[in-house]
Amino acid sequence: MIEVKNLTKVYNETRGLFPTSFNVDKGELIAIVGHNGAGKSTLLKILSNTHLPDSGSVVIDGINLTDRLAMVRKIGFVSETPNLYEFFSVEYNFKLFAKLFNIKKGRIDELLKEFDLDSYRNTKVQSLSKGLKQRVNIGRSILSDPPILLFDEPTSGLDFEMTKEIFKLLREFHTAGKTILFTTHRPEEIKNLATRLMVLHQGRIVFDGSPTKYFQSKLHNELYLQ
Ligand SMILES: Nc1ncnc2c1ncn2[C@@H]1O[C@H](COP(=O)(O)OP(=O)(O)OP(=O)(O)O)[C@@H](O)[C@H]1O
Repeated sequence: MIEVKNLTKVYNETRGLFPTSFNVDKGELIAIVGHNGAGKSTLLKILSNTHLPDSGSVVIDGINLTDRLAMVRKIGFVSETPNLYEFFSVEYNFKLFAKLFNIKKGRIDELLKEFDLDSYRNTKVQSLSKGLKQRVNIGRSILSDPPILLFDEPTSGLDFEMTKEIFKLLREFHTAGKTILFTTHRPEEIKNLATRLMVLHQGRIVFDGSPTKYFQSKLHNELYLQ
């Protein structure tokens, strides 16, 4: 479904993402793990068309990622900082994005219910808790029902309960057939969630396989426990 070939984005000659290649099949739920500065956000920003790579290509279902019009409905991106209008209500935020994608009103009501946000419909985003804001942010990203979802640190700064809630959502999207890539600092948390784990270290993929294999390897120990 996604073919990434020699993707490169280099900042100041030593940082960023160095030639990276991998394929993603439909329905995979991939956790991209790595320390601060490993290149996780850079990779997701390129995949979401937010940043352009220096070189390399991304092809999704035979279409090049640079075809923005074709891609806009294929990919939902949840950046680390919520991409919302804080002074507007939850519903109005959804309406603004729905207009962009020409989405019918019924879909907004459906999402408000699905995300337990109905009672916050008229609440301004700025007065919501971090966890609720993240739910709105995620709701916004799936308004157009894209088949591919990218989440950059979706549980960053959230407590245990909220983290569980976000992981539950990811699981539900996965069950519904979405292809998902998300980043995290904490591999232990996604042991039972991800179908595949990629470890980025200093801009390079140093592991790509099942979470079970990763935890059986020495890598986790070397990267996180020493
Ligand atoms: N716009 C930029 N200009 C210069 N350097 C950058 C820029 N964006 C990222 N970098 C550098 O590239 C490297 C990879 O950054 P990136 O944000 O992709 O890492 P990350 O794994 O997402 O880290 P974090 O977990 O802290 O978000 C880091 O060393 C970062 O400082």
